[in-house]
Amino acid sequence: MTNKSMIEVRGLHKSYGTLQVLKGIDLEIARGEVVAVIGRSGSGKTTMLRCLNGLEEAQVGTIRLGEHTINCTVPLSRQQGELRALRLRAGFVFQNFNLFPHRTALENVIEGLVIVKGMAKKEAEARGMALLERVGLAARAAAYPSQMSGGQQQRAAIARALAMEPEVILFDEPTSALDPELVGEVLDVIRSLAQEHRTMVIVTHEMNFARDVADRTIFMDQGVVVEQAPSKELFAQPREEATRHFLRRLG
Ligand SMILES: Nc1ncnc2c1ncn2[C@@H]1O[C@H](COP(=O)(O)OP(=O)(O)OP(=O)(O)O)[C@@H](O)[C@H]1O
Repeated sequence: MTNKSMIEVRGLHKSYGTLQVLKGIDLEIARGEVVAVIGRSGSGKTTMLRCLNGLEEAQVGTIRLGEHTINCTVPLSRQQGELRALRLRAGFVFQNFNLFPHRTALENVIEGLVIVKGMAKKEAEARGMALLERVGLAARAAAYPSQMSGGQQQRAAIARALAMEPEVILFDEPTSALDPELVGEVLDVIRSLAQEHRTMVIVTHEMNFARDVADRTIFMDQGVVVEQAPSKELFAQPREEATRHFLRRLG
């Protein structure tokens, strides 16, 4: 184990019934690193990401985030302390935003601060407003999700994740549910977070974004990591035939 890795995954296996979805994933992510995960539909990218903060339960392997470790052979229900620690440190941005529909943008952003962190409402609102400003949504603080575009909802969801001051942010195909003209505004926010060297793992089908923004890109196929390299290198000169095949099909 290297000292500087923030996330370390070892031998992760997960099945849904007889379907083996993750077949021994090993992964290290350094503090401040931006990592893109690419691969064809069904290769296990989302499942792997969800395992990282305990949204899915794997059956074999270990997941360490900072000094907190989940042992996947033990049910998560028996590791509640570590699970809570993991979830507090790993923010998650969902494909479909997952905002509370009956709360405003600001209320969505501050929910965790008030409920989980016990912050006074006034202080939480001040921080929430600063974060909404950060993602270009200050003017939409009082809007409900149904009154916002998909791009605005996703930016509010990113502000909500940031509010908890996570050590790592996990993005699950953050632009897949958006109309094409709204993709850019969300990618711009993620790009600005990358420029601050926040630790981020981004499952994405946006290959140009992965190449240009991620320090490293991981190509997954059929539940294994086939290849990983600095992004520019992986896209310019993929070493594995499976990676070449995948990238050729897109081109
Ligand atoms: N809750 C579930 N129950 C049963 N099978 C599942 C479940 N979630 C995912 N799967 C299956 O696991 C496999 C991997 O799915 P996963 O969503 O991780 O892939 P992915 O690489 O993220 O794909 P995509 O790019 O389409 O999101 C697929 O065959 C999928 O059908």
